[in-house]
This record gives sequence, C-alpha cells and structure tokens, in this order.
Amino acid sequence: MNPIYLALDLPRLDAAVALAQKVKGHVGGLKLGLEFFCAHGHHGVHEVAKVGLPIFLDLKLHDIPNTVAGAMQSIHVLEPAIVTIHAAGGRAMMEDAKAAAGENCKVVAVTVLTSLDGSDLSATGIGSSAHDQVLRLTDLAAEAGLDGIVCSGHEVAQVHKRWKNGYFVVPGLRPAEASPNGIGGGDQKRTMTPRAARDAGASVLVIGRPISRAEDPVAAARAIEGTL
Ligand SMILES: O=c1ccn([C@@H]2O[C@H](COP(=O)(O)O)[C@@H](O)[C@H]2O)c(=O)[nH]1
Repeated sequence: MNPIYLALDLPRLDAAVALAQKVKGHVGGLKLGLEFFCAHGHHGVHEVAKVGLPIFLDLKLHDIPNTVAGAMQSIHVLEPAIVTIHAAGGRAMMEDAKAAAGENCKVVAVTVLTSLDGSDLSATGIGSSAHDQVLRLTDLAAEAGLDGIVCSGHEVAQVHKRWKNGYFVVPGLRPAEASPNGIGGGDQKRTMTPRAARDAGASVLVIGRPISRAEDPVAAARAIEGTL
C-alpha cells in the first residue's frame, strides 16, 4: 500500500479536487487540514472523497473532553480513515475522543508539531527536548487507547520500539532535492526525507508543498513514490 498522504492545503476547492485527481495514482490517501475544513466544511470533504482515496481529517482537536467527543461525533458521518487530536489535551480527552470515533477510524495524537524545536518548547514552559516530549506524549496516547501518534521522522524509530503495533504518522518530509527547487523546509524545523522516515518505521508519510507547489505535481509525486 502506498503510504503517502497528500496534504491538500489549498484555499480553493476546485484546485484541491483537480490536484487530487491528477496525482491519485501516486499517493495512497488525501489529507484535509484546518485550512481546507474551515473553508469548505463537510461539503468540501464529500467532494474530495469522490476522488476515491481514503480521507485523513487532520483537525488536531484540542479542547475539554466533552467538546472533543462532540466534534468527533459530528465528523463521524464523513467516514474519515484517520483523525488527529492533540495529545496535550490529556488522557481523558483522548479516551473520550477514541470512544466517540467510528470503528473504522484511526484516532492519532499529535505529540510535538514538526514546526517546533526545543527552543520553541522552552518558550512555552516545557523544559524537555522535543524528542523526550514526543516519547512522553506517545506513552500517554498509548495508555489512552489511541491507534497511534504524529511525530517527526527523527523520533519515529524510538517510538516504534516502545509501541510495536502503533500507527505512526510522519509529516515534515522533504525530498533531498527540495531545497534547490525552492520549497525547502519552510516553516518545518524537524524534517527528514520520505525514504528515511519510511525506513525508520513511519506508517503514513504526509507530504504537502513538495508536491502541491511543484511545477509538475504528478512528476514530483511519482519521484517521491519512486524513492520508497
Ligand atoms: O506536526 C505536524 C502535524 C501536522 N502537520 C501537517 O502536515 C502537513 C505538512 O505539509 P508540508 O507542506 O509538507 O510541510 C500540513 O498540512 C501540516 O498541517 C505538520 O506539518 N506537522
């Protein structure tokens, strides 16, 4: 199975659907995040689902347990394959989110965003490294009965050792040639190549701008697929 989920972080619905149609032979699923969901809601998800690939709703829910459980119930009708919540919401929130999700929906917890490093954590009062914080939140997510977590490629090997049957979603991926063609890391701080993340144990490889902003998105997706 192709582990690549294309992040459709595009403001226009027609452009998102057109891109998904173009690259559908080279990716395994489609990820819809906050930008897309705030702009197009349930209607937009239904339109993208017509492309025929699994849908990953990357909504990163983070609120009190009752509110997150209610949100999970409201998106159940969209039949997502994967939904994200924030591990920092705590164990009770994660337990209630999982209980409210459908049977066929994997609930995974974001540990430390790939756009953050140790100094960003320190500025928010977290004294440990990104690596240690990922491990701590991974243990909490496993205890809460979730299916897996979101982390960077730099942590996934160690996370995999602690949680043998976990489901590991890895964003912040940049093909080796990304910098020369101008995409670079952008706002991502903990980056890795798709192949290295896959070798380290990633279950899902989330890739956005290296495909969506490439001059030829189909060629970019095919090239990344070819490295795996
Ligand atoms: O820690 C995280 C969690 C989620 N994301 C999401 O993944 C994609 C990455 O897009 P790129 O364009 O490939 O950087 C994006 O939708 C993020 O919201 C993440 O990057 N890091």
